[in-house]
Amino acid sequence: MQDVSLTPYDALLLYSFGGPNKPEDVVPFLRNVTAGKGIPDSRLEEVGEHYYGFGGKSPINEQNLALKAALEAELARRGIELPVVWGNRNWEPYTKDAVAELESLGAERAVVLVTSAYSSYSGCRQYREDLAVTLDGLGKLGPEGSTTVEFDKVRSYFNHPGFARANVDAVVEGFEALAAKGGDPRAARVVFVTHSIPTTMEAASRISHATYSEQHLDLAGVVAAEASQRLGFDVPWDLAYCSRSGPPSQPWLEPDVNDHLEKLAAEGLRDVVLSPIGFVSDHMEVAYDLDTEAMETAGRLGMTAVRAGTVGTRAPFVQGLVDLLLERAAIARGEDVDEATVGTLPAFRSVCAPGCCLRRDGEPSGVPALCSVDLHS
Ligand SMILES: CC1=C(CCC(=O)O)c2cc3nc(cc4[nH]c(cc5[nH]c(cc1n2)c(C)c5CCC(=O)O)c(CCC(=O)O)c4C)C(CCC(=O)O)=C3C
Ligand SMILES: [Fe+2]
Repeated sequence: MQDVSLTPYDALLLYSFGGPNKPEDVVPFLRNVTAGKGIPDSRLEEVGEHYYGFGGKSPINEQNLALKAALEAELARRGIELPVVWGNRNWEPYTKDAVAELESLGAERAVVLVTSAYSSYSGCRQYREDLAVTLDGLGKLGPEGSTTVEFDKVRSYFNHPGFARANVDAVVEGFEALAAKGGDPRAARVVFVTHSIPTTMEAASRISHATYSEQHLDLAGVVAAEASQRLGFDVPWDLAYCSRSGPPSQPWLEPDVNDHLEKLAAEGLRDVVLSPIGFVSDHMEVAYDLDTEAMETAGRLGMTAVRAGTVGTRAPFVQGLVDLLLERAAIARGEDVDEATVGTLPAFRSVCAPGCCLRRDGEPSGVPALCSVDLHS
């Protein structure tokens, strides 16, 4: 049998965003997400309605449980024994619950997999801060960042072949679905979609190897090229954004997907495949912002539109995640590893650089963050 050791790790923390399970959860969940973020009340009421429209329940928790089960199955298939613990930044089971579970398992060093593929404050540093702040609150964070349970993070995986391959499969299936709906695949355009972020957060994400939007553009190019090859014709594409929040005075990344569909329709485009490459599962931002709102926009514009799947629990994605765990373990053991990537960008750091992914350039967060060269930057 080949070496499939995950030494030095004795547990995996699957670390996600969290979401409400019932109507009573919605307001406290939104308070958790937006504490100190300056999001206007009107936006919170609007987003609350999205959740109430789905019975007060986000699909995200079940999707994370499905991903956890898929990871456990893939680990077992490879003969790797590693307990998987699930925790969230914004809802139960919270980070502190996950830490308690890790301790009850006797874990000393956990490898962390976050459910965000791209590097930015929201997708990377905020998780690392939440871990440090939670441990600090429990009196378990030493001055140099030493902790009772140690945590190492898997690199941002947007440019890992498994994530790319699962997205290519989803886009190709999207074209098949478009044809089945009476659309014309050869006249269609792919609109890749991701979560918008404030332009200040985009600028601060530059300290990794490329900004948040550049990471998406690089992967989108790869996915479109591979999908073109599989389909046998050239697939034109763009990148658009959804789920803008914050006050109107604050600039966020654009174009918004709805505005972009308007523009494409005005140019005569009739067929579109929406591919949410910014998200790993069909959670609320996909279910509402794309499946409800953007699909309504496309319908009003007379377009034939389909929404391609997210990577979810697709085999290439889940297998890729386990490959990434093996890679991270080899790095922790000090071995030379071949960090697989697609596109033009390098493998991102698994130990973040000082100042990596702050909310704003030149504005130290004042909050400690784990999984980086230094605790404070
Ligand atoms: C980059 C990014 C991702 C993608 C990467 C990833 O997937 O992690 C993501 C994912 C998600 N965002 C989610 C939900 C929300 N995000 C909000 C607010 C914000 N998101 C931001 C960024 C991101 N968010 C930012 C910069 C804000 C402004 C506040 C701040 O500076 O932090 C708000 C507040 C209300 C509002 O929408 O304004 C909510 C409710 C859910 C859960 C969905 C569910 O329940 O199924 C998920 C997976
Ligand atoms: Fe968000």
